Amino acid sequence: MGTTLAQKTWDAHVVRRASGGDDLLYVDLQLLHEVNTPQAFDRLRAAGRGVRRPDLTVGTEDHNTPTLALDRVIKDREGRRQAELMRSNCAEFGIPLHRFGDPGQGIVHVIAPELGLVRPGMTIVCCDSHTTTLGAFGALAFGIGASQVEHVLATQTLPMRPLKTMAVNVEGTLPEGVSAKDLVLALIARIGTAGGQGHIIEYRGEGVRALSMEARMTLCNMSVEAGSRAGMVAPDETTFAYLAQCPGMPQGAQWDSEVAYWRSLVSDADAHFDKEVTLDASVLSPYVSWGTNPAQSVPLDDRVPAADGFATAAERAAAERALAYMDLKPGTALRDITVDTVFLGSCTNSRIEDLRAAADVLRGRKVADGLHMMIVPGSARVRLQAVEEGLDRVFAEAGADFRVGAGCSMCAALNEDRLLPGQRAASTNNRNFEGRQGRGSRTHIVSPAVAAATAVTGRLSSPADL
Ligand SMILES: CC(C)[C@@](O)(CC(=O)O)C(=O)O
Ligand code: SF4
Repeated sequence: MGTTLAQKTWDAHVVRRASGGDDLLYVDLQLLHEVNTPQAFDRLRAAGRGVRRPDLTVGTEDHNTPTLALDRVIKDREGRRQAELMRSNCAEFGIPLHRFGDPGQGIVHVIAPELGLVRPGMTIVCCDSHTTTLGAFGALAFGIGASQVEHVLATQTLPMRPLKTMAVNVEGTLPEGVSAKDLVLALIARIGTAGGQGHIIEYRGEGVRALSMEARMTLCNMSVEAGSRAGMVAPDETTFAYLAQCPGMPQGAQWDSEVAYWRSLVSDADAHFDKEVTLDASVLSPYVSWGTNPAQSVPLDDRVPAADGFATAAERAAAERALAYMDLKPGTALRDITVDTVFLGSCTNSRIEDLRAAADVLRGRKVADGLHMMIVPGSARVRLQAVEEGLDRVFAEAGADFRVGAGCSMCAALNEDRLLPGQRAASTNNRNFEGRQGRGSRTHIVSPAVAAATAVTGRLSSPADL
């Protein structure tokens, strides 16, 4: 029987196989940010160990960084402490760090491909669950905890129990105006937040092949919201064309031989997946979340569901609680929900294509009176590119607040950018649990195009409504 892309990548990295236990995997790249790492460095130091491969380790500052100005200090004491520790730890162990204000700085999952650090077939880990984003390149990329970070720092290997595989087959292609964000929300609404648990998802089929690399990153980013450990897309011509533009790629004959290897990174025709789901992309429309997890999402054309319509007692209880927290009445048309804030950003949707999608909607239009639309670029490079393309002017003319500093910002509200209790936002991020964007905040997860259209009308809307 054939093997899957995930198995091939896994097998190519096994240093020591333990039947029934953990395999020891070689790690090609470890990424770090300031939040979950101080502990790992403390323990490394206490054990008298060094970093085995600082050259395969890269850090950035993203979660706590301000967005209003590049010379602004981090106000929050804990955030500032984390950033200071990140700088001293990286300096002590010789790890390259993209500091706030540097041209390569940004959200860890956004900068890694930009800097040419990601290639098909790699194993990539980071102290952050949305590392799944990088699976878009056909890499096996996943989040790890602090003790695992320490293990990888010390040894460049990681003990891991083999995972199951799951195929998500996307038939047909997305209609105009429907994005990868809508696709992944539809998937999670269908399989649930635990639908991929214990699995590595491989996204396959015509609908995935037709997606750009940035859209594939959006898709893989939210794999973790379906409970899966990683999400992957087999590399193809789209991948190679994107990589050819990235810095530091091999040239000439070496490039050709790399591409030849990357082409072998596909699941065999007779490969067995432990689980399979099939979705028809051609019938999808924009999706929005109404509740407090991404599975609580419906098409924008729908209404807020009633709790008693759910199949299980647990789902009914979760819906009841979500409706109360979100202050929504069952039967309300999604399009009748008004928001006071729109956030375009996060590792799900803060890349240049996301900003372009929003600018296309905002061009010649105005943000609704009294509504705050905040746009935070995923990286310093994304911001630069947006300015080069004149998107900053489009945003300014529309009355949107395009921030200078790149980072996670209001996605997790670990910097100064947060919603006030009771505020309601349409956000392009990936998580909408209680208090995610600030204590008492209410989040509707949307695509960039829906975010921009919502900013114009003040109600959940798609560009087709304008
Ligand atoms: C650190 C935190 C805010 C995090 O980035 C962590 C994570 O995804 O692992 C998140 O998005 O929840
Ligand atoms: S942008 Fe949001 S989801 Fe992504 S790493 Fe930052 S806090 Fe986590």
